[in-house]
Amino acid sequence: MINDYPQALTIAGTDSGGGAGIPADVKTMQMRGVYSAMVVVAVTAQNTLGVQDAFPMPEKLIDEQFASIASDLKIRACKTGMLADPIRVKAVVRNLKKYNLGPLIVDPVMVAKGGAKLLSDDAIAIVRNELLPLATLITPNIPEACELTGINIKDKTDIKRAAHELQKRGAKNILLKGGHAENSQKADDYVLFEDGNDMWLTAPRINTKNTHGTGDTISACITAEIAKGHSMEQAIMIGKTYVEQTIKEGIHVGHGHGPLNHWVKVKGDEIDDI
Ligand SMILES: Nc1ncnc2c1ncn2[C@@H]1O[C@H](COP(=O)(O)OP(=O)(O)O)[C@@H](O)[C@H]1O
Ligand SMILES: Cc1ncc(COP(=O)(O)OP(=O)(O)O)c(N)n1
Repeated sequence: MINDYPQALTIAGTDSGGGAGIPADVKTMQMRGVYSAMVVVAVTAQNTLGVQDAFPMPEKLIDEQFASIASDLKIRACKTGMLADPIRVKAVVRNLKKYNLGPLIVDPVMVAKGGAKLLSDDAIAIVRNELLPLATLITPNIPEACELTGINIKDKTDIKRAAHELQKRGAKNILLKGGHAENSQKADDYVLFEDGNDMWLTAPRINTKNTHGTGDTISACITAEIAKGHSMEQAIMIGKTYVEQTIKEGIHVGHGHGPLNHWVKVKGDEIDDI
């Protein structure tokens, strides 16, 4: 018997420690029942203690990876993660315009947990002006939303304002993640849909330092669920439940901010017939 799994694509950086970036995306998509392909934009030497080094891929090799994938696979949804610098962001934008790779989920990764920059300052405006308008969904954390909108986010009113500003700038749907609101007992995320409807995804804050790769995991899960044919709302809700479980049922790896447990199942998976 030959099985037919939906195919999705991650366009991002590697993490040698396996917790974030492309490894987190691939593990998440695999666990969500989706075949994953990848465009490697940058390679990082990284572990749970931080990023030790990073090297961007040559532009030509980025173009070639897109061409290889587009000429052979049938990608139903794609996501971006670490894009490094202006040359790489422009290369990714160019290729996203050239090929039909399905709905685009933009995780505007800027800074790793330990403080290392994964996107140079001079690339932020290019993400804002050229990548964001292509996004079916953008998934910034609070500091990323501040950078992209210029709004100094202090409370839930500011979060809503920033989400509306991102929509005005061209992203269709917004998931503004609240993981960085560290003085809160909650890990609440705000969602603004294309049609103007909105909702809060509420969750208790789990007391753990093992949250390496949370942003990658939720955006990869949403990408996988979209590739499977779920609606944006369903995909986001599954993404939130999945990331919460991966944090809650943690695993022991490394000596710093450990990775998530991508093996978890979420309620309803057994009856998911899409
Ligand atoms: N300690 C935590 N407990 C529960 N959920 C969390 C925790 N930290 C992050 N999350 C959730 O993980 C997802 C990723 O959020 P965030 O950490 O803000 O993104 P990023 O990894 O891009 O910085 C969000 O749904 C957020 O609410
Ligand atoms: C190669 C690479 N890509 C992305 C990240 C950031 O991942 P994120 O999910 O935001 O997790 P933390 O770095 O905040 O733990 C990364 N570190 N490396």
